[in-house]
Amino acid sequence: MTTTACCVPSTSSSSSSIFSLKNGFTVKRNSNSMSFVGLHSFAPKTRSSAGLISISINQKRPRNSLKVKSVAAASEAVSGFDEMVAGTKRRYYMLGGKGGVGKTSCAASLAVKFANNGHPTLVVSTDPAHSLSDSFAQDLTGGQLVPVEGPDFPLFALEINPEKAREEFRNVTQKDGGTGVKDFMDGMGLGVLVEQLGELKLGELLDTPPPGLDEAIAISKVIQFLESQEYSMFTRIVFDTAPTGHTLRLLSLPDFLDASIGKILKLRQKIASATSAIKSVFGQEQTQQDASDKLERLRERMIKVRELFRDTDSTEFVVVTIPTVMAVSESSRLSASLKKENVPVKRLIVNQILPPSASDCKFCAMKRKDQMRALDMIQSDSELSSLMMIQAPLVDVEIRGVPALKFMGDIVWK
Ligand SMILES: Nc1ncnc2c1ncn2[C@@H]1O[C@H](COP(=O)(O)OP(=O)(O)OP(=O)(O)O)[C@@H](O)[C@H]1O
Repeated sequence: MTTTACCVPSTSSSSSSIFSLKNGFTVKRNSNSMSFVGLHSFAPKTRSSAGLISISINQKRPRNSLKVKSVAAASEAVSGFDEMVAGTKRRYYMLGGKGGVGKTSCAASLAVKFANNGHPTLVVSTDPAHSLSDSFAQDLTGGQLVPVEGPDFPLFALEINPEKAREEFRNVTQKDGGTGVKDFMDGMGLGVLVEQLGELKLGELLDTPPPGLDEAIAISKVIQFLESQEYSMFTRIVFDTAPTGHTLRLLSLPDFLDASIGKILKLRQKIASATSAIKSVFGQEQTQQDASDKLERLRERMIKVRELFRDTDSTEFVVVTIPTVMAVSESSRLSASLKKENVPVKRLIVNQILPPSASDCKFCAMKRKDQMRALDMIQSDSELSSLMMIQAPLVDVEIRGVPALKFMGDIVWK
């Protein structure tokens, strides 16, 4: 494989064809390699006058080296995409990591690749600060399923809109002192919890959006994915998750709710037995039973979601990072937390790696040294060293639009 970048003139093949992409860059293809050619943002004077770079990926590379020894071997890693794409049973992929490392680009490119490989695919953003629309260069806002134009097979996107939901929550609490809250939470399948909190005179808890509401909304969507006909066609669901803290809360919420429901049920039983005589006089016995049944059902759903997050056959969390000490440290903590939660983690994407070069400018040489240090850190990190490492090169243009995502997908997901 040859990869050329910043300081090295681009190489080209004699028998090649050029494809123009949107966003002003082109892909050059020949029998052995594909080159991505773009306008270089900080090209030194030694380069061609147009400032073009080319990143070539040799497609004849054997697919067996999973761990990368050095930056020079950057693009030798493979992701095991064959295994990810195999079978029509639904699988969930969650991509997460520190802010700005390329989670959305990696998630969107994976979704495009799944769709182009015959999977009806849904890509969902649970990040309150969505960037799916920006990444696809299409308007995907609105909190609804939106078809993405471009891929061969159906690809839909969904930006879960917690800010809108939070706003609605505030409105309903202000308007009717609480009853609207139940309707609102009902919409998320969590109304029964509010009912119970109300009965237990914990109404003041409902005056402000509860912590973790964003995650509760995301969980309610996951329940819909599991149960609703609308989502049954999708065989791959890719999550572009929020930065680390949010995501960990999301993954631990079903446990938390399960435990809370358990406590509420116990408390209810105590109250119910103390007041059953009075209640039976007023004919409320049946209502009590209905509420308990509903709580039990909600609890079962939470257990289903919790199991889904931990099911190695259907779910995988892919950690995305960049080669800096700070990002690697956070990824290590994330990976440890995921393991503690028993969430399956197999792959680590190290994004934005400087492609190998025969001669570096001073800036690139320094940057490369830094990246080497971070890569070494991964190799010796007890949490990260066992993961399958996928290295993705830094390219010199923004990854925006389906053609660019397809290009990125072909680099990352091999
Ligand atoms: N390999 C890459 N080469 C060049 N640019 C990249 C690469 N990966 C991502 N980017 C760019 O980095 C920026 C941030 O990427 P992205 O939005 O995917 O990150 P993120 O982790 O989802 O961010 P956030 O945490 O803010 O949601 C975007 O402008 C994207 O085009």
